[in-house]
Amino acid sequence: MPPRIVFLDRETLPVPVRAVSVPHEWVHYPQTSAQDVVARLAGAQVAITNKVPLNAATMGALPELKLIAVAATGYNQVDLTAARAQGVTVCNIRDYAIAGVAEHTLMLMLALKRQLPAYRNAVAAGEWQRAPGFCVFGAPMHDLAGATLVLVGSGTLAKATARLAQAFGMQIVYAERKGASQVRDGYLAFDEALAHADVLSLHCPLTEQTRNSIGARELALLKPGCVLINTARGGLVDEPALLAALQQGQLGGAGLDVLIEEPPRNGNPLLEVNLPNLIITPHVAWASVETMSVLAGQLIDNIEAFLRGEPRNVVCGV
Ligand SMILES: NC(=O)c1ccc[n+]([C@@H]2O[C@H](COP(=O)([O-])OP(=O)(O)OC[C@H]3O[C@@H](n4cnc5c(N)ncnc54)[C@H](O)[C@@H]3O)[C@@H](O)[C@H]2O)c1
Ligand SMILES: O=C(O)[C@H](O)CO
Repeated sequence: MPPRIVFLDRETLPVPVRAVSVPHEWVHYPQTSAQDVVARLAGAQVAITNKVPLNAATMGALPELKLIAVAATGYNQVDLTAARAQGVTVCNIRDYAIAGVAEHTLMLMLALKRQLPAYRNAVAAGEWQRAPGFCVFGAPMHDLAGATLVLVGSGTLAKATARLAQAFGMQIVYAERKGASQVRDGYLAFDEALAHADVLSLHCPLTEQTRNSIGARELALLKPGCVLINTARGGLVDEPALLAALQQGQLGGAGLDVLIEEPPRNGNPLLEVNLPNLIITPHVAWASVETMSVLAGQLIDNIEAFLRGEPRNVVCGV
């Protein structure tokens, strides 16, 4: 019997995906809700998920499942402990969003440091037309050149962001893991790094160690006017604490590509406030056509490699 491959949320990858090159049965669904996962994966050897959660109860009901091919770098939607216990291999996509996420991160930094939303709003409101002089002075604008960028995480996307930021003349500091007993060469202790930041950008996975790692205490360590960028996962940041820091003027701004709940069907206070120094994009840092196409190719490479007995990009194996 050829392996059955089921893509649970095909709609989340709106680019062509080439066919797997060995005999197989392919089924895809635009989206899959939690209550439909088990029925749709029944008899499947390979499950593809971008953001559909796969938990212990689901895997326990799917004895034939052998591979979860995550169509993303972040795999926080998959219960790895359960996968290990069930003998299910999990693989992910790596190094695909070097241009996409780094450019998006720099875009958010530039827009916030140069007050793009505030000046755009001023022009739209007719302030330039009424101005006494040739330009309009409003919110104070700052250059990236000479500013310090602190990175949490030092993997592919942190380094790609660092390369672009260096081209803008920024100083780069890598933060050691929060709570680490040793500080590696080339890093500053977490709290010390935060205190140096003109821009703090998050590029680590969401795990039980990193969840809520930027809360009220950490936001208070930042210099007044510091800008926070999160293109990693919403759960890294305590959202009520972030909102309070923005409303109290403690932060210079925030650029978020991710929220704790996605899509935010139950609302989110960050989406309700209309602050010019808060820019929220709907988890699209990776979504340039070029970047998504690299992901699509690697997804099939991963599945083909697993089917010929040479699993790659393994996050958790058997
Ligand atoms: N918004 C988007 O479109 C988008 C796209 C791709 C990836 N992402 C997110 O970005 C994250 C980073 O991607 P990447 O390709 O750089 O991954 P990566 O695996 O190359 O790097 C992750 C880095 O995080 C570090 N890390 C792990 N645990 C940590 C901890 N407790 N504290 C601090 N650092 C820790 C690792 O050591 C590593 O340096 C992904 O996990 C994913 O959640 C978002
Ligand atoms: O982790 C990733 O690769 C992004 O969130 C896109 O799914």
